[in-house]
Amino acid sequence: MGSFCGSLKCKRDSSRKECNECLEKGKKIKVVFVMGGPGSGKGTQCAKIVQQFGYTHLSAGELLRKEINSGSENGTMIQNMMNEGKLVPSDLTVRLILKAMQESDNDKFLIDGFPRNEENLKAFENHIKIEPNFILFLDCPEEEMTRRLLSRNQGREDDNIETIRKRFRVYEESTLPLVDYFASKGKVHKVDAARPVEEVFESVKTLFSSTEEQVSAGYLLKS
Ligand SMILES: Nc1ncnc2c1ncn2[C@@H]1O[C@H](COP(=O)(O)OP(=O)(O)O)[C@@H](O)[C@H]1O
Ligand SMILES: Nc1ccn([C@H]2C[C@H](O)[C@@H](COP(=O)(O)OP(=O)(O)O)O2)c(=O)n1
Ligand SMILES: [Mg+2]
Repeated sequence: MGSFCGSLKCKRDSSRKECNECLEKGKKIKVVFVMGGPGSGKGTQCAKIVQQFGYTHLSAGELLRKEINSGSENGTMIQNMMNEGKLVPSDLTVRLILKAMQESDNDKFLIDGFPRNEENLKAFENHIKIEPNFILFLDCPEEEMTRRLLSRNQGREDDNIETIRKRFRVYEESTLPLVDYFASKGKVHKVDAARPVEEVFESVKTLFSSTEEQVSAGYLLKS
């Protein structure tokens, strides 16, 4: 990845980490990470947050599926990893997230299904000069998530019981420790996601209404 001076719209290549001109003119970007197990309702709640609070929703999984469908040279590798319930290399995922941020005119983003492991977080920190301080964590028991995934009906090849079990293991081993790490820094806003959609959203709405202005903002550093 080449370097990039600072603001979303400036594509000027620069060896400097920051470009004063752009930092002055550039927009400050807000990022909220939306974490939770497969089937916890991340996509569903993000769609509602978009309507109510005007964020742009970027689902890491959706961006990867689009990459498969675009016929990219990485498509087969991504598809194989997803079908095994594995996480794809972080640089690739972060590159797709950055591109989507740069293509958007918005200045606030929900990043759904990311970070999922420490490598994801490190790659994000390397390429974006924003330290998210607001993590929405949708907490849901495995049994309920399994029921939802098996009836999701979106034609996803990874929504079969064998792959679901693998995705849960990755979630437990790699993602939950990251939630604990963010929690130790006081950044996690946990919501009981086992309730009906509207009830979950009531809690989410309360959280966003009271803390949205506290969501930290920063600049994209590189692309
Ligand atoms: N609170 C909820 N109660 C029941 N079903 C839900 C709830 N939230 C989402 N769903 C359904 O569960 C499935 C998974 O939700 P989704 O938003 O895709 O989760 P995720 O993005 O976390 O995998 C979808 O079919 C969705 O309609
Ligand atoms: N940060 C991410 C996010 C998703 N992926 C891959 C691996 C995941 O099992 C799939 C599907 O992710 P997605 O967020 O769409 O799945 P759920 O909505 O949680 O059911 O994509 C990844 O490798 N890295
Ligand atoms: Mg999803």
